[in-house]
Amino acid sequence: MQMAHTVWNLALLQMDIAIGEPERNYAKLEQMLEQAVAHATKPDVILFPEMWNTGYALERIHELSDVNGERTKALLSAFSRKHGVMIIGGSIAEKKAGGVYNTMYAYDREGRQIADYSKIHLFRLMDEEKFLQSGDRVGQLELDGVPAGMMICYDIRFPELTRKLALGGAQILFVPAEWPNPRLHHWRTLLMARAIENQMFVVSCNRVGISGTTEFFGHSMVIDPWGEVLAEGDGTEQIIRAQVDMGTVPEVRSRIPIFEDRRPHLYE
Ligand SMILES: O=C(O)CCC(=O)C(=O)O
Repeated sequence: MQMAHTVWNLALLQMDIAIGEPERNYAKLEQMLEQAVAHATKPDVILFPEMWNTGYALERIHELSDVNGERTKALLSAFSRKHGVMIIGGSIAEKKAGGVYNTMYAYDREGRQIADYSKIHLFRLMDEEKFLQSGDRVGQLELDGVPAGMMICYDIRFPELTRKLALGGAQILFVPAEWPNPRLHHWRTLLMARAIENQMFVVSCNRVGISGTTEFFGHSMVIDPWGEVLAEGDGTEQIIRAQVDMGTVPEVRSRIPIFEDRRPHLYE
């Protein structure tokens, strides 16, 4: 007998972000969320980009960030409950007692927060480590009972992190980002490698637009466990949609059984 697989429709909100202007960014996000659920194919999971509330306004990040994520959490909880949709809420600048973190939250269809994750690898090229605190645990979660993982932007350069999530059972990885020019080749190659080597779906949402001299190219991607690109954005503000059939994961993993063939005692 054929087993029923979980099939999800995804919507990636590839938005422009106004640096240092949370009000504009919350308004933009709410408008794109409404647009995402108004479509004929209602999404099951919605993903946003990295640091969408403030952008990289690092010099003013203490004053601009969301205190304990309260404003963001209230918005995401109410929206996910109202529309019965799961949300992987990109990431925001979140102010806590220990400082400001680059944090993402996940919500189930009932509006419950089911996970959070703070970026663990801070990106020196953008001075993140001078202004932000790093998280101290990996981003594991379950969506509709399916094990999943989440990480943020620069984190994808650390294959050990994705492998840890995959060994923990993750079948799909969510990656919000603010990944700029001129490293489109790195972005696409690393995302595809993480999908192929871990035989999992990789779903990424990058921002578009220009902040100062930095240009963000979009190209949000949905990649299947065989490395096929199911959807990819261009450089404009848009919602990217794709359908994923989670049955592909066990199919690919049994075809080339890398998890059975590992010899960790030789390289761990
Ligand atoms: O690793 C890169 O090239 C980009 C990373 C980045 O922009 C970030 O983590 O914010």
